[in-house]
Amino acid sequence: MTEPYLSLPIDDQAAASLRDSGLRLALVDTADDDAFDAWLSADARGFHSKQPSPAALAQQRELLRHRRTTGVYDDNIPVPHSPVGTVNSWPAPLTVPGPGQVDSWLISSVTVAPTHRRRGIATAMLPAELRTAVALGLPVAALTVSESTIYGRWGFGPSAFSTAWTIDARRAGWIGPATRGRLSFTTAPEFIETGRALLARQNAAHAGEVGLSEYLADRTMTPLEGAPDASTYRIVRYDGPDGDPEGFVTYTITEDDSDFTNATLDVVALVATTDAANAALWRYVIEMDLVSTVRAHTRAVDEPLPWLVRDIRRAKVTKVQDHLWTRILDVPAALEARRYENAGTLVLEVDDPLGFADGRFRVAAGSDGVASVTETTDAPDVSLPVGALASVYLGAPAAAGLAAAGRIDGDAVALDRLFRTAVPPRLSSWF
Ligand SMILES: CC(=O)SCCNC(=O)CCNC(=O)[C@H](O)C(C)(C)COP(=O)(O)OP(=O)(O)OC[C@H]1O[C@@H](n2cnc3c(N)ncnc32)[C@H](O)[C@@H]1OP(=O)(O)O
Repeated sequence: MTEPYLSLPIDDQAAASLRDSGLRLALVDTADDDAFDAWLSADARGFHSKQPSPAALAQQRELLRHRRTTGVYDDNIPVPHSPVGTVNSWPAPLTVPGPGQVDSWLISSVTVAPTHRRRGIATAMLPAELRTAVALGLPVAALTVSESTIYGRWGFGPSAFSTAWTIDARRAGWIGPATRGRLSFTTAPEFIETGRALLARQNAAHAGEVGLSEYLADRTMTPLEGAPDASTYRIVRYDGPDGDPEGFVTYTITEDDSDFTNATLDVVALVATTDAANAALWRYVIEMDLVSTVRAHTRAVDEPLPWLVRDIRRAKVTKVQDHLWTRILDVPAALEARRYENAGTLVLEVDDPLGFADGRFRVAAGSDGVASVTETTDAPDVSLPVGALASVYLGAPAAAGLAAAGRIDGDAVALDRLFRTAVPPRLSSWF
């Protein structure tokens, strides 16, 4: 049976506005190899990636078939079957404070051909995706972004930040806990099911993480067809003292031809369902012989690594960056899905120029952390645009900064007290 999100008709409003510009919006039949290959090639071109090989296209057709795949076509160009705009999307659980989960609409592969940019194609596609999410009853949309300047205009706000690290492995010095479980090499074919289960368990426990499709999960263990470092992936699993799998690290090592002791280890993914696994896997990569530098990315902003090494300055954060962007479409459903660490009541006036989340809402959180969210005509305590609501939604400490920037009015301290969580949200993958 076809999933409703795959069979839902194309958005009329976007189709009409594109038609006025001589363009055609269409769902791609992912069972039609030629049409899907043309879309996948246009997507790669849009991100300046190399043209996928036939083997890479075959793999992507298989792995991305589950996504709703949309193209914008210019029937007046010499190669009209190659889309000039691409986007795909699919439903997935987003972990919210509690932890709980809210069904979300994940959006990816937003590209417009350089030949057709700045003519309003993205302006037609993005609101269409939001209306599709609403039609499916999904209260939140989410994406990870190439540029942070693009999505605010459609009501998205940065909701979780990530960090990148460079560690001077020789001088950092391990002072974290001793490893009590067992480390061992594995391979993607033998570990993939266990790895997927570990990712699902890890991601369900942390606000900001999303449920990963097999395509996204498997990339943490095995590179996609055509990736240059396909033969260099190593996977080490960590099993706790009782033998249960608790995490894994996938990494590559680049040698320095002039100095055997100066290799660089890049962490592809470090997945841990327990603090012990996180510590053991960090220790493993930091203490690797012949490696002088360890690099890792998309880690949490509260990554405990600095507390696990003797010389805190040898574990450097090289980047802190907005990572997960969310878009709230249904305020009561989104806000009731999460839990609150402090009881309290606030009336929020939400401004949404696109009209999805506009309104005034009373958020009343009890001492059990459960909130009821209802429309009200009472005077607001806080007035804010929908993108700012997204920035506090998952618990990030954003309220004071948004108030300082004049982007929220009213009692920002009360907003912070109600929405902020002790553990900040995080997202450890790209989608
Ligand atoms: C979730 C993801 O997939 S993230 C990936 C996003 N895609 C990329 O980075 C690939 C390269 N870039 C592109 O393909 C295109 O430039 C897109 C998709 C970002 C924009 O597509 P376009 O059709 O050119 O955008 P459109 O013409 O609708 O412009 C909409 C508005 O966004 C602005 N805008 C578009 N791109 C950018 C940008 N990169 N940075 C800042 N503003 C931008 C436009 O100026 C316009 O502003 P206005 O409404 O104030 O006039």
